[in-house]
Amino acid sequence: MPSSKPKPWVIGNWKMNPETPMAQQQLTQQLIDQIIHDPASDMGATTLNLAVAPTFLHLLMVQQQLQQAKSPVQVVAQDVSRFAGTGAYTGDVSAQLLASAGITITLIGHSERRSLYAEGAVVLREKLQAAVKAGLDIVFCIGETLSEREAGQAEQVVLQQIAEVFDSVSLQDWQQHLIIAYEPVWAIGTGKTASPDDAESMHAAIRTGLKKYHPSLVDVPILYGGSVKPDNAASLAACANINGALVGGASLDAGSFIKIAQAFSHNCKAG
Ligand SMILES: O=C[C@H](O)COP(=O)(O)O
Repeated sequence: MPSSKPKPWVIGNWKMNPETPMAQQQLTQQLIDQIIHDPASDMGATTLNLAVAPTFLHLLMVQQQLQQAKSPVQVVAQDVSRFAGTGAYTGDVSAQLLASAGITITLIGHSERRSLYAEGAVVLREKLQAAVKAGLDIVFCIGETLSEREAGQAEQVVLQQIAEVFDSVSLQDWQQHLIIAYEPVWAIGTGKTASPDDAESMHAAIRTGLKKYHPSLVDVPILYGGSVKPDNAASLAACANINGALVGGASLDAGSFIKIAQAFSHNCKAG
């Protein structure tokens, strides 16, 4: 368990959704309205870090809308270039460009980047280095496939995914800028969720693995992702080693996303 209960994170990863700028604005407005109408939840203030990750195309539009409404919801990039600074890298967005636009957090290593774009350790190490160089916080995603789990290799795989990037950034960066998201690949977008017991056991193993690098890393937040929904959020939030959620599909419905956020927020207050 972490040495003290950290403020949980609930991050909605919108992936390549929704379809139009208007739909992005509507979803953002629904979030703003739901939070305003539920002041008791105190979300984003003292009990929860709440964030959404729109496409690069819509990041600044959504950020501006949230800021104008004085919403506590933060904006996260879904990915970042492996290349630092500026230059001839067609199609890329660097960590420095994100930082200069006021985006302070990025996902790295999401399983869809690993599987669809063949991102492995070499690229992920470069992305981590570029992100910390620009001062970004990072949600580093790890997780095993179904065949790896069925072969009894789940724990080994996720610990290896940390090991292969660990020394690409400093211990201080791990202490101050890294969040882990454990997302079993077989649970992403499938409706299958790791049971709270299975998720908790993997989170505990990841925490023990991090502690072996340095005792202070016991406090690195570890989020769970993979078919998190309003009806399973409370049982996941109740687990001692689960410090939040990375939510895909359910984050595209403001009501569902807020219910998930409330589950983590209430659990934090109860703790
Ligand atoms: O980044 C989010 C994860 O891929 C989970 O997606 P999901 O909630 O649709 O399973």
